[in-house]
Amino acid sequence: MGLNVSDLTIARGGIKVLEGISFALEPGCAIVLRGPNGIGKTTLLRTVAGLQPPVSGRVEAAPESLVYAGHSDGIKATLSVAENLEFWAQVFGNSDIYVAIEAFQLDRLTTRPAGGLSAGQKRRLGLARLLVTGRPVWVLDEPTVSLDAEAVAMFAEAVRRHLRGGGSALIATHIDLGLPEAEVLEVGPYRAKPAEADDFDEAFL
Ligand SMILES: Nc1ncnc2c1ncn2[C@@H]1O[C@H](COP(=O)(O)OP(=O)(O)OP(=O)(O)O)[C@@H](O)[C@H]1O
Repeated sequence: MGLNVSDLTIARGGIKVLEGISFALEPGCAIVLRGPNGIGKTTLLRTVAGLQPPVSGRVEAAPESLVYAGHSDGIKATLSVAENLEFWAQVFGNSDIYVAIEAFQLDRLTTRPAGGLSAGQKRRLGLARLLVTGRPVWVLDEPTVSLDAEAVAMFAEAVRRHLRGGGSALIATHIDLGLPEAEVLEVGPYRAKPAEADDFDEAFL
């Protein structure tokens, strides 16, 4: 099982942003979410990841199958690159960090304190964490921020390998990731209608 989203309505700050959105993410597949700034992509991903409840509708996924990477890299500044990956590997019950180091070309940085990395290097480390989680469903919000073209290609290759291994990915991005196999889901048509005032008459009586 991948991820099933049915008739989902979501809100931010108490205001509905998207409504009636449904999609299925099958193992081995990727969906790229597209839509203008502020439409609700982050809110959708946070809801899918279980970080906030939906207004209505359902998100179904196997228990502990999702991993979410948001805008923050989530790295520990005082730990080295290798220690960061070892930490996350332990949290998720894995031990092999080599695949993650290799996929994001972190081998020459393993002993460096993560706090001293450049923005793009931090982002690569943040994304490398995905590989040590062993979780099949990646939920990623703007994963390529700060990445140069070479690192975007590294990321695309990591996603491709993940899909080949039966994983799946739901990704919000404004750029072309170079993943033509990904299905594109435009969220614009699901923009929530503004709430109708129901006390119009009362206000003028
Ligand atoms: N605390 C809040 N109260 C009310 N509205 C909010 C609050 N926080 C965010 N919003 C609004 O919720 C809407 C959805 O935001 P969200 O971050 O999900 O959009 P997005 O599609 O991810 O945007 P972007 O492409 O810029 O990252 C935006 O219009 C935003 O201004």
